[in-house]
Amino acid sequence: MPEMKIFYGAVINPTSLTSYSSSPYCLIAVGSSGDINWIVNDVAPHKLQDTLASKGCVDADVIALKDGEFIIPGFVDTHTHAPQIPNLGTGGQYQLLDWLKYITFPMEAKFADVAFARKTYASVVRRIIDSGTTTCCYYGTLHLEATKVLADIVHSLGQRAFVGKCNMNRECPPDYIEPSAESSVKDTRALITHIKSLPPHGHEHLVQPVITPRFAISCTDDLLSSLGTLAASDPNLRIQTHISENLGEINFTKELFPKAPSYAGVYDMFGLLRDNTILAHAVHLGEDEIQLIKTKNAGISHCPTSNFNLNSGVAPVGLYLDKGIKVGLGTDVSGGFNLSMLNAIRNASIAAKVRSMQAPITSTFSSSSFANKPLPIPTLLYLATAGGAAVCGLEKRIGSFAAEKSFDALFVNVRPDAGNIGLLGLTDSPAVRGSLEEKKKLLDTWLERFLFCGDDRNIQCVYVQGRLVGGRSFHR
Ligand SMILES: Nc1nc2[nH]cnc2c(=O)[nH]1
Ligand SMILES: [Zn+2]
Repeated sequence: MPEMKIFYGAVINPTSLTSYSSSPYCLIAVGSSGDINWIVNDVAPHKLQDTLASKGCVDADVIALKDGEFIIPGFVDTHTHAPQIPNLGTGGQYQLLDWLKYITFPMEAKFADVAFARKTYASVVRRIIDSGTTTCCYYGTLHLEATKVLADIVHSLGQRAFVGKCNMNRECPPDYIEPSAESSVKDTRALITHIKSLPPHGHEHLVQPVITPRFAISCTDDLLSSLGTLAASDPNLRIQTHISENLGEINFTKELFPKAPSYAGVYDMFGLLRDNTILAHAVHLGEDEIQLIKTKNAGISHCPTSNFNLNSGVAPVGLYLDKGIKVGLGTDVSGGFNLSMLNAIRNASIAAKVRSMQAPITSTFSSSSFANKPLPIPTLLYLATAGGAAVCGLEKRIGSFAAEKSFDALFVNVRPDAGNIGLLGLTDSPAVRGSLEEKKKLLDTWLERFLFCGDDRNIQCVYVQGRLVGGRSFHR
């Protein structure tokens, strides 16, 4: 088996919304396709050769992780805007509609210049990969050429992604608006053709197109209707959009679509609400909308950093989880001021605590599993990985480790040599030499501290489909 890679070390693997498995001694074999061939947990060092022999891998080269390192599935960012990275950290004084007008649209308009797009997107995608995002749902701008460039760069850097060109033919500035529904759909079709023509990485098309009506406000009925027709022609095409983020936005949407029963109802009316629709924000949904989203099995991208930063509100994510709605996390740059999913995880934790603090005392003791309660660590990890995978319709391929899934993974280093002061001293624990149970407990601590105090310095390797594509040890 020439091109098989066998990794041996500590692995944390999400198993459900409330649990992960952890093994200090895990063996993972990854085939030349980048898919996982087999996994064996808890292979103590003295059992290593026997276990390899039982798998027909006598004398195989094993890549052993060092002490203070562990593997987790790569992060899935279910919602971000690549052209907004140059604005990171600005505009927090505005709420959504003014923020779009004064901060966001002027920046996005610059991507009419393809050379500017090429230079910007190359560094944007590199930074996002190195921050540990192995799968990313990207919004480009309205420009066809610039968005093709974004898809080309994602493809050449080896990230898994959905790339969409924004559809927006009304309520936008004169220099940043599409001239008609027809041209918007024509360019969308051209982008889809372009992305589908990119060569696969082995047996896998890592980059896929996604239909991207920016939000209901920016699309005429004609445009939404044509996008619905386009979506109907290919049930596999993902759809991404914004929903119910801000009260001013919701009121304006109702004015523009007086016949629709609700904001979610607008998308539904045009055939855009289905099981592979990714709805960003969902801060202020009504009960009927929550029911509609559940019935359609659409997914929600929870973007807590952005919801705080643009003063939008705190989404009731626990309620959605209780209802069985699919939820993932999104950075929503630059509504969110940080491109790392670690930051989205931290703010998802804080957002859940804010809701629990504001909830009536009685509801804190209710029988709900998640609503009005803080989110436990396994839940946060799940949302950032397997939850996001389900929102993207990729749950069979990524989000956790299992035979036949792709090896999309992060090698995390929590040793002091990572240079991250927040994690210093972790490996000094006597538990390093303790029992299996003690080692598992130490792994829990490593994970929690990485999620809350870690950064790019701790991300040693980023693998997508079995290929090393980023991280500190990646030579570029
Ligand atoms: N956060 C956010 N919300 C939006 N709604 C429409 N466009 C956007 C955007 O770019 N960011
Ligand atoms: Zn957004």
